[in-house]
Amino acid sequence: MNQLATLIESVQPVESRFAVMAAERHAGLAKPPGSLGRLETLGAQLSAIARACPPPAIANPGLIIAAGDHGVHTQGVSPWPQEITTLMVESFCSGRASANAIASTTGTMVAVLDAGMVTPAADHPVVRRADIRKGTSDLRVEPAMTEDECAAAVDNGAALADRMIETGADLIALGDMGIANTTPSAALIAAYTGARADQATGRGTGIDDKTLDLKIEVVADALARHGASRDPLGTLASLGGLEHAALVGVVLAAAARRVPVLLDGVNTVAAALAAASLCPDATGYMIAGHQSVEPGAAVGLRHLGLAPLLDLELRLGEGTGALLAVPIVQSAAAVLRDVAGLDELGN
Ligand SMILES: O=C(O)c1ccc[n+]([C@@H]2O[C@H](COP(=O)([O-])O)[C@@H](O)[C@H]2O)c1
Ligand SMILES: Cc1cc2nc[nH]c2cc1C
Repeated sequence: MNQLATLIESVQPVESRFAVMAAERHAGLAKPPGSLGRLETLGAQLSAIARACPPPAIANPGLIIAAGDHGVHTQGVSPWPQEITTLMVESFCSGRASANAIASTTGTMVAVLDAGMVTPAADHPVVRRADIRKGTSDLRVEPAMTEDECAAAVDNGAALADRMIETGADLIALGDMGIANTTPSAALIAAYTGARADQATGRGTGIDDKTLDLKIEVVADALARHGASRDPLGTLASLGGLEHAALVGVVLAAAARRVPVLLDGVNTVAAALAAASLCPDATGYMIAGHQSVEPGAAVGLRHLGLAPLLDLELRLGEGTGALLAVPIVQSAAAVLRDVAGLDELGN
């Protein structure tokens, strides 16, 4: 718990004066002012994060995929068996998942955190195991985990992010894997934004109308059981998953080290809301990679004040939407670093 307080305290706000410098620099580059649109605002954000204009090049992006299982699976909210969580983690390790294929196009390093799967991950060089508990409890009827377990998962995510940044990562993309995790994500998004259960809940991997109605009821019951708590960690422990908690740690550790964080779909948005609720200054380090089809993602991004870079109608997770946005973030830094000034034309 103390470790979490220290981590939160170590996050400094981004410095907006460097964003102002970036806007001024953009205005003098060899292009009509404002013509690179949101790439310019993104470059300004990178400058504010790095406290440097131009910002450093982004040469070593990394992806952290946090995986976990969920007691609420017993409610029938997902059409898939829980074993898929562990099988997909094996696939990330063998380099054959969608996340690996997309990561390889930008040379993004991939690390996996078993934050708490029912069948733990086997030893592998890219895997870290948190060894806290094997999946959460059913959030419809009881707290998903204790606050101590939740804080331990946050610590594990932070430790993995620290290690990745120490090995040179200069951008951290978030990914998730967890059968049934769109249910805790919906509950977290509703709890942190004040949205209703039916506004935050979607079809996840693909459920029919009847199952969607059940899922909304499950989320509504979880919210009613939890009550209107304003305590960010208590909310995360009561309604979240171990992978959500681990991703909170990743966000906070990256922000503490002034490394930008690229969000993926609904599950990483739920984690980002928890991180922002624990530590409002962390929001300045977040970039929304894409707009997931899952309705809670839009609700959460709006609350965070983030506009997604891409909308490719993805709903996979694993970090795929964040990975696709990596070249855009790299380009935002490259433009500020490499484009000639208007005054240099002809020279
Ligand atoms: O990224 C998203 O927005 C997203 C939307 C729907 C599903 N998913 C992925 O699908 C799994 C959860 O879906 P479900 O239906 O089992 O709750 C989990 O592994 C997520 O990574 C991910
Ligand atoms: C096969 C499969 C792969 C996934 N990757 C992320 N969530 C997933 C869910 C399923 C079911």
